[in-house]
Formats: sequence, structure tokens, C-alpha cells
Amino acid sequence: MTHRPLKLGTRRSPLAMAQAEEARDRLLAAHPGLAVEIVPVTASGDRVTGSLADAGGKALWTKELDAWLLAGTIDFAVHSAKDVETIRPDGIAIAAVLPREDVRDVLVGVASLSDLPPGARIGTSAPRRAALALHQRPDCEVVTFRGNIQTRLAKLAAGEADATLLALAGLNRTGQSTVGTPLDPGTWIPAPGQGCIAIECRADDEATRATLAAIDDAVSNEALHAERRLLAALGGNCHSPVAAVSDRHGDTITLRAALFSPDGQQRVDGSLTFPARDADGPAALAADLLARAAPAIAEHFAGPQGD
Ligand SMILES: NCc1[nH]cc(CCC(=O)O)c1CC(=O)O
Repeated sequence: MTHRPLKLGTRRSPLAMAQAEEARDRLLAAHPGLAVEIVPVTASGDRVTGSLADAGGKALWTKELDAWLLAGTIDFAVHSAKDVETIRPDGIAIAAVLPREDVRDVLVGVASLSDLPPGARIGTSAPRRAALALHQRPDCEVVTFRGNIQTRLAKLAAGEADATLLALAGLNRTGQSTVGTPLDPGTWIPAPGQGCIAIECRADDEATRATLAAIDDAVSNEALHAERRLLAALGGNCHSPVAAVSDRHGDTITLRAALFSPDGQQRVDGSLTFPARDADGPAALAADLLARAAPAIAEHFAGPQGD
């Protein structure tokens, strides 16, 4: 039996293309005879030169692919889960999550933040990374570093900063696993969803949902779900410095999270263990963190959003 090819929408960056190819290869292995066509798009987020948060936030990574999905131009879209907004447009659903890569951030440029000279420049545009770096090195200056992995490494090489921070997942997936020094995820907690690949389709497209279900990794999906529920319950936006990661033990998830003031001086940590797929655990952790957060932290979080 021959099928029309399923159209897979993706951004064009080397990481996005590697993730799209991984999704395609897993689908072809799970469904012999299936045809998948990769359809790349240049996202608004790839054109923005200043601060992403000021230009429209995470939605800039997905809005073209969201529109193509809803219009039926593509059948599904492959995203870094970290870049997918907490509240999705009606009619779009995460249908599968691929096995999570390493969750850790790496430091690039120096072996340790303590090796940086006084007043050194740290290149990042992520509020979480800025806060974590400034917490340890309040004397340092954070300079805006946007663009894909290659662009940021080129900026570092050109001397625009003395160090930068990247996700090891992205480096591994683009064959650059030797770049940088991994940071301890016990204290340097990663971003919610880091290392997960989220595959989205139209919520009412039962046929595509069933096809994608074959490549869903339940453990990664449940971890991502817990981290996204926490974000929804915190009501943060892309300016809000938040770190969260799930650790799996049998049928339970331990969710660890931290909220920061943007200058990194205030930090509140918490963790909670609950059954996998429990929606109330992440919300309870969010409420606990917000209740203990200093005003300089809490002002960046609006509390529970959506349902
Ligand atoms: N915002 C960019 C982005 N989105 C996902 C990744 C890396 C891959 C991942 O975290 O899954 C990156 C680059 C980075 O943070 O180094």
C-alpha cells in the first residue's frame, strides 16, 4: 500500500534539521512503507536580532509552523520542547516526545565560572542562565547572545563574550559533543523541557496521532508533561527565570525546580515526588515555590494559567 508522504515541518537551523531527521528516521523504522517529506521554514525567531523576549517571545519559534499545521500545509511539526510555549493554540497537541538527550547545560570558553576574570562578559539571552551565572559571579556582565548554536559559538570565538552557556543536548545532536564543560544539574538546573523533542500535530488528526504514537517515549513524555504543568502553574513568561527538571524513579517523578530574581541574587528551590502523569504534583510544587519566593522573584510570575 502506498500513502501520500506525511509532511514534517521544521525550522532550518542545523539542530532543527537534525531533530527533524531523527523524527523521520524513527517513524520510518516504526512504519515500513511510510513516506515522510521534510518541509523547512524560516521562523520569525530566526530573523530577530535583538531580545527574543521583547520581540514576541517563544511564539516566534513556532508561529509559522503552527499556521502551516492548522492550514494543513504540514501534517506534523518537530520542535525543541524547550522552545514550545506553555499554552498552545487551540487545535494543536503534542502527539509524541522523542527520547530525551542529556539535560545538562555546558559552559563554553572557560572550564569554570570561577576562572573568569573580574567583570568578565557572559553571553546568553536566557533569563535562567543569566540568573544562575550572576548568582555565582555577581561581578560579571551578561551580554545578549542570540542565534543558533553555530552563531553563538562564532560570537564567542570573535571575542564578543568571555564565556557562554549551551545545552549539551543541542551539541550532541549536531555532532559537537566535545564543546564545553557540563555543569552539575543538581545546582545548575536545566530549563524545563531541555533535551526533549516535541512532535505536534492537529489535535483532531487521529490518523497522524496514531502514526506518531509509535515513536512516543513515555518516560520523556511524562517528564516533559510534568515540567510544562509546573510552568503553567507558575504563570511565567519568557522573561521569567525558571529552572526545572524531572528525575524518574520507577513509577514516580521527582520534579526539582528553582526560581530566580533576574539579577541572580534571590533564588528559591523546591522539589516534589508524585506519581508519573499526576497533574496536581507540579501545581503543588509551583504553589510552594511561589509561597516562598521573595518579591524580587514572585513579581516575574503571574500564578496559575490555563487549566
Ligand atoms: N533556545 C535555543 C535552543 N532550543 C533548544 C536548544 C538546545 C536543545 C535542547 O535544549 O533540547 C537550544 C540551544 C541551547 O540552549 O543551547
